[in-house]
Amino acid sequence: MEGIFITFEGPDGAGKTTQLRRLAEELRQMGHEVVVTREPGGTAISDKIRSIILDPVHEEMVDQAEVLLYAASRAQHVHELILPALKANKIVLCDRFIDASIAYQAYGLGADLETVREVNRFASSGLQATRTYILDVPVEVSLARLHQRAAGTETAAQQLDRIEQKNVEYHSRVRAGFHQIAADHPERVRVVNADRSQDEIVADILSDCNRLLKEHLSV
Ligand SMILES: Nc1ncnc2c1ncn2[C@@H]1O[C@H](COP(=O)(O)OP(=O)(O)OP(=O)(O)O)[C@@H](O)[C@H]1O
Ligand SMILES: Cc1cn([C@H]2C[C@H](O)[C@@H](COP(=O)(O)O)O2)c(=O)[nH]c1=O
Repeated sequence: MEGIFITFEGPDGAGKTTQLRRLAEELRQMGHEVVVTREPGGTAISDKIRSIILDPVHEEMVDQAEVLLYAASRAQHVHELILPALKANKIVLCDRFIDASIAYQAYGLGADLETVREVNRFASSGLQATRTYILDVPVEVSLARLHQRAAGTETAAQQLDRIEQKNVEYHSRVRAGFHQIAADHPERVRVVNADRSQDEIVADILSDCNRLLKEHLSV
């Protein structure tokens, strides 16, 4: 038996990281071995690419470079970290994956959808998540959370990055993109209303995840 690959998606500031950490804690208490990781990032090379992509100084970055940099970061992450962890029967919880490239680069920026899919199939050697939770909130709510988080810190790393700084129209296209992804993949994707308390959200995710684990163990 191989491990389980669970991804968290949704607009910036929807609460993905918060929920992913809560789920990891619950699963560890149940005795599961859990690997927590994120994209872009998760390995030394992928993190270096992350800093290039997200640096607000890089205003001149062309769409093609953006698509390929995310995919390059992902290729290293999948082969160096995710696949070995899955082979070792671990549960991998990943903050964003290919759906983010579909929502942000294809639906948000307007990059060709099939090209984005194809480049990412190559980058990930066809790896797909077992389950994806899309945390869904109105754009005004997610952007308000982001600004509140940035205001609460003095470190530059917590300021808004190049993608977060884009306008409301862009973020609205990204959210609509996530809705389309959910409609296209009902077997894999669960849309979670994230405009609620953290406890209510994690309860829903945990209940679905428990069902998923039972199915996986019975195979
Ligand atoms: N259910 C919630 N209600 C209100 N605030 C929340 C909720 N969940 C998370 N937050 C707060 O919103 C901010 C963004 O949360 P978090 O970092 O988890 O989001 P994210 O989706 O991972 O963001 P990013 O896309 O930037 O990685 C944080 O300050 C967090 O404490
Ligand atoms: C994986 C991936 C991410 N993005 C965007 C989404 C966010 O704005 C940043 C990542 O930062 P986070 O705050 O750690 O979520 O990058 C993207 O546009 N395309 C992708 O494939």
